Amino acid sequence: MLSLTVPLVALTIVVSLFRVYSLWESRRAARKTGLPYTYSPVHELETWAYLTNPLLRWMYQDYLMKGHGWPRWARFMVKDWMYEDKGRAHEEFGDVFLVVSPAGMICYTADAQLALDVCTRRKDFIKPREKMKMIEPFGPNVVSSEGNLWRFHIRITAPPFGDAANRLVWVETIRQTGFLVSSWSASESMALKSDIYLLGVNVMACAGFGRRIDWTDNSKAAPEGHEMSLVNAIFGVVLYLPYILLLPQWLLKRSPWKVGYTAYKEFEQYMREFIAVEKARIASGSGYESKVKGNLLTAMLATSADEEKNLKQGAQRTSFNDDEVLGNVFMFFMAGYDTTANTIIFACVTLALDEDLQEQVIGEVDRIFEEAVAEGREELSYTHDFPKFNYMLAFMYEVLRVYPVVLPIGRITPSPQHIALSPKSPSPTKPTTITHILPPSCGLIINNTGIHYNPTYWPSPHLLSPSRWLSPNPNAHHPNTTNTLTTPQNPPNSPFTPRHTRGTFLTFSEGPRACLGKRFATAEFAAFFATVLRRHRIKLGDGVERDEVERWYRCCSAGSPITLAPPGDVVVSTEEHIQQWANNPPSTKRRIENYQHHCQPPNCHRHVASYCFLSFIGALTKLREALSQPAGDAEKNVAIIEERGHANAYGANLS
Ligand code: HEM
Repeated sequence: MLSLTVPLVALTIVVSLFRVYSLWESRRAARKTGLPYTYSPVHELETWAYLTNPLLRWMYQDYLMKGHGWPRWARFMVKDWMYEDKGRAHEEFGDVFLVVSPAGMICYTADAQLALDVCTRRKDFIKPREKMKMIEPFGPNVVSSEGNLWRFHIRITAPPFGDAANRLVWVETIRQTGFLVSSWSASESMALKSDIYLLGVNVMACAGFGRRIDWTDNSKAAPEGHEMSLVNAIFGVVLYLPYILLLPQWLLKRSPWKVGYTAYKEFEQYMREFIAVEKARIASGSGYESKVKGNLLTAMLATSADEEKNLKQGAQRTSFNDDEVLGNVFMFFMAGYDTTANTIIFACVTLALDEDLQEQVIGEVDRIFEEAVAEGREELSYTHDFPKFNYMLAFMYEVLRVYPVVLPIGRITPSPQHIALSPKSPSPTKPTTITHILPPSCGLIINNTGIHYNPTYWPSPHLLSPSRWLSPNPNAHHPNTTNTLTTPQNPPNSPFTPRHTRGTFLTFSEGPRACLGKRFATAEFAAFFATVLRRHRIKLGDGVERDEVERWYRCCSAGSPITLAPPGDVVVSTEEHIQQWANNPPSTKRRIENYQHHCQPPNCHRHVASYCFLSFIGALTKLREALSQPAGDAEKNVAIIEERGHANAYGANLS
């Protein structure tokens, strides 16, 4: 025993000394930049965070429900702490600041101009290679690659995202949502998350690789030559992705998560079969048309085949091999399924919580259906009807502002990089910008939540109000003033055009690495809600506490394994409605009163109980309390929240 203790103690001392030295070095580098900085013993991107992240999330679950974010000492040790923090760190340290830790330093920005700058300077701020390796279970892809490799990938992956793909998404979403609505109408209440995830997988299976899945038990049976059905393989990969990415295959196979390994292998086998079928179709000269026209896999193979045909002798290869096709199809799936499904879940909960807002969306759906029927169409079409959804997309953008499903956009500096910031208090005698230089290998995180909750960019940022997106200047629009639905800038049926200042809404990112699937996702969103709300209204299930749900969704998340995940499932139900687009839609003011009414502080015995529960980890809890914010800060928090005009929602029970 003693023989083991000595080397262990020695190792601990060496590691600790090394970390102290590294912290000192990082601090020196931070000082040189001239930016404000703070310390953290562990930062969210380092390996230790795999430990601190779940531990702190578990410890502070109930604390977070109070609505004042993470305790200061803990926040930077939590992966994607930004959602719960809602920009508080930036109020404290400034729009741009550094977090210094023994593992290096990270620059966080909630400054829209810098965020935009980072997104557009593709070569100056690159994706961190070691993190990108994590999203390559099937090899490099358009999301994970950089430089010339990215140029090679984007050339073949961008063309498939045309209108044929969006049309397919539209039609398949309507079909899948039809199944869902039937199943919802047949039951008293249903769990939202599982149904929406299944719908998302089914839509992606069709639009991603041309496989139509029905909501029948048959789809769960494994076909010959397979151990799992396609749906189960997909779900297995999604569910066990962290283990698939983190563990070597030989270990995964022998671990308690070996079903993840089987799913991974099965998914690969399915994809290789699909690729072989589609390639044979292309080679046979029967045209590039798959049975499911517009799917991304076939379109990508077709683009790749064209590249091969046009390749000049001696030139470098520009077409994909099977591994590259597989890597990208998988990535389309990952990039598209989770993001869109979570957006739909957040939107469903929002509608269930805000009846008036739901009436506005239903009103638009009714009107567009009426027009379609008058023109002889039974179903809405992508070409004719999707462009008419104005309020619907304003609603989607507002959901994405309040629940930014892609929380951070992370980059690293390959070499020293200058950043230019505008001074907070400009004066004619001072320069208009101040330049700072970030050292090489400095992490840079665009804090989307920080930007979206910054009152300089979004007045009353905590208020979820689609109307701001329909105003001529969304960044200056106060949701509690005028109803802008009928301003001349947004006549009904005109395509939705967001007019925000660039950089203030980066949920889809901007610049050369912006989302390829933006229109794909908006088409899925609109088709889903148009189908559900045509005849139904979404309600919270019986006995579900409205205040608790709102507080839960606004104050907590399940972290962001891939994208911001809702903190848990909510039971909802549907009720039929008759078409009732009143000429007099509810006013914005009424919606706000309604919102504030819903946000009364909940009673706090739940928190007392949870604090009692937490006390069983005795010493840990004491440490936590000692290091948490002092009481005075809670009062400050109330003041800040009140200043935001949001006391009812999260502030009132802090004292
Ligand atoms: C609400 C839905 C979605 C959101 C919020 C979203 C957001 C984003 C963001 C922020 C990025 C940039 C990430 C970065 O640079 O670090 C991105 C990239 C990307 N997205 Fe999306 N996305 C959504 C849906 C989709 C869908 C449906 C697909 C495909 C089916 C897709 C495919 C991609 C791809 C391929 C990239 C990589 C582009 C590149 O690096 O060149 N996304 N997305």
